[in-house]
Amino acid sequence: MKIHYISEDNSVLNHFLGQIRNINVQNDSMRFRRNIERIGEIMAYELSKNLSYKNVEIQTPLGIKKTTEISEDLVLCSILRAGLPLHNGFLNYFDHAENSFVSACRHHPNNDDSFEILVEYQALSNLNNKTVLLLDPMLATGQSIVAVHEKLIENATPNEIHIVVVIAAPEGIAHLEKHLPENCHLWVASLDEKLNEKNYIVPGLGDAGDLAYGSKL
Ligand SMILES: O=P(O)(O)OC[C@H]1O[C@H](OP(=O)(O)OP(=O)(O)O)[C@H](O)[C@@H]1O
Ligand SMILES: O=c1cc[nH]c(=O)[nH]1
Ligand SMILES: [Mg+2]
Repeated sequence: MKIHYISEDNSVLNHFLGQIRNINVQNDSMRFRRNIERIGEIMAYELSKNLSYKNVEIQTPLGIKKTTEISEDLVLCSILRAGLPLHNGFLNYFDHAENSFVSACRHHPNNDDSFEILVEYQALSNLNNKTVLLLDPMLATGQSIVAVHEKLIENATPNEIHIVVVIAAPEGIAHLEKHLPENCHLWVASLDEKLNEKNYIVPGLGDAGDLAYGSKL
């Protein structure tokens, strides 16, 4: 798995990352969603440099311009709920992509901090021979991404899978490196320190799904 870190230089991306983390700003859920969307737009642009292109000729009112266009068939696949604003950001730029959605949630069968991942809902387009962009803002233990990846390849063979996360913990990256095949790329906007005892990312931002859409029962 090839890993791409995109926020190493100073850029406006750091403003958006700062706002989704900041306890004095992040509770404005409309701003939180829009910031994740804006980060998605920046990540989509960076990722687009890694895709394959074909030569095309564009007819302008005054002549013909030779340029290039993406030649891969893209599918955006987001993990519910927190993946939705990131999905919107990617779709703003890759507006020709197909769309898929999968749910993943932590289930605590023992009523303690141990959990398993339930993947209960999926609405998938045809992924065969496609480039799949798997979108989720948070990579904590990595178990959600690995469980969703298993579902995606159960009945389909994508060419490549680009996993896109905003904030990643080292433990999650190690888990993906152990369990995902060579045709997977990982894109990370910000690498954090570690997980806490509840498997939340530190310093992280808290619960991305709750910040975007409110707390759940
Ligand atoms: O790497 P992991 O340890 O699997 O954790 C990361 C997952 O946790 C969050 O979702 P959550 O379960 O909070 O669902 P939500 O989006 O509905 O809030 C996040 O959006 C990831 O899907
Ligand atoms: O830190 C974390 C870990 C899992 N899910 C989140 O939303 N945040
Ligand atoms: Mg959540």
